[in-house]
Amino acid sequence: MRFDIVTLFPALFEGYLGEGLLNKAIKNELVDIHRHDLRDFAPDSVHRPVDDKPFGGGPGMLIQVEPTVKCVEAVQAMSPMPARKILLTPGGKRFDQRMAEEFATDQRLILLCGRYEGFDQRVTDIWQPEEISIGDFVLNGGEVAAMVIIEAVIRLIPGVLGDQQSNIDDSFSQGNRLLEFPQYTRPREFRGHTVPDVLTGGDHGAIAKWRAEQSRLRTQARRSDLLVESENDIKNPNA
Ligand SMILES: COC(=O)COc1cccc(COC(=O)c2cn[nH]c2)c1
Repeated sequence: MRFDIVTLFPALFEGYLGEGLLNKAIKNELVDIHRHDLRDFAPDSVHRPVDDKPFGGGPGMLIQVEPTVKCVEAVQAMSPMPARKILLTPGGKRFDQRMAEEFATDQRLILLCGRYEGFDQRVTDIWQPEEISIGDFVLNGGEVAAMVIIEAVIRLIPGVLGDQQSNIDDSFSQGNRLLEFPQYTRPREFRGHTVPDVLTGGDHGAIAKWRAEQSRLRTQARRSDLLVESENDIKNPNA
């Protein structure tokens, strides 16, 4: 899978691309990540400005349409692979695990990262990206949001995670609408906190039952909204 990241701060991704899961996926050629500096497409190649004041007044600066459209079109042309075009923005459609599973089936994602007060509206009108949000908050730029999407997607690519089972049991994966049950490992007792006996008893039926109940209780306590959704799914499976 190929990712193209369009940003004013390509250096922000250096540490991220060099570490752990992503580095292994790149080394194993399961993932191919390219960074593109918007400033390389600035009309003035000396000072390379790509932002300007908003028409009609207002605070801050906007990223101009010309360098942005020229950049994303040049990036698109770098590979014949059809790409899903994504613009990270607080005002976008909320990203979730189902979207991650959908994106993981694409050959290529182009991620456009905003800064300042955002892009000139004509970037959206001309390039027509999907506008995606990772949550109801405002970051200084789309780069961190892009990393969130890259990480959530690449871990679903077969071969990236060592043990595929680990992501099947994850909360939210494969349509699962319940939070994950509590997990324990050695030692069996620490400062008076012991591992639940059922988990060390070897009765796999009892363990599965206990885990299902713990997931339900945890979901009820922390995310009762998910329980309503999952009950609706059961009542109206074709909804
Ligand atoms: C049309 O959209 C734009 O112009 C995007 O512009 C901006 C402006 C400032 C910051 C960002 C970064 O995205 C987020 O803050 C974000 C994404 N998800 N949740 C928060 C993007």
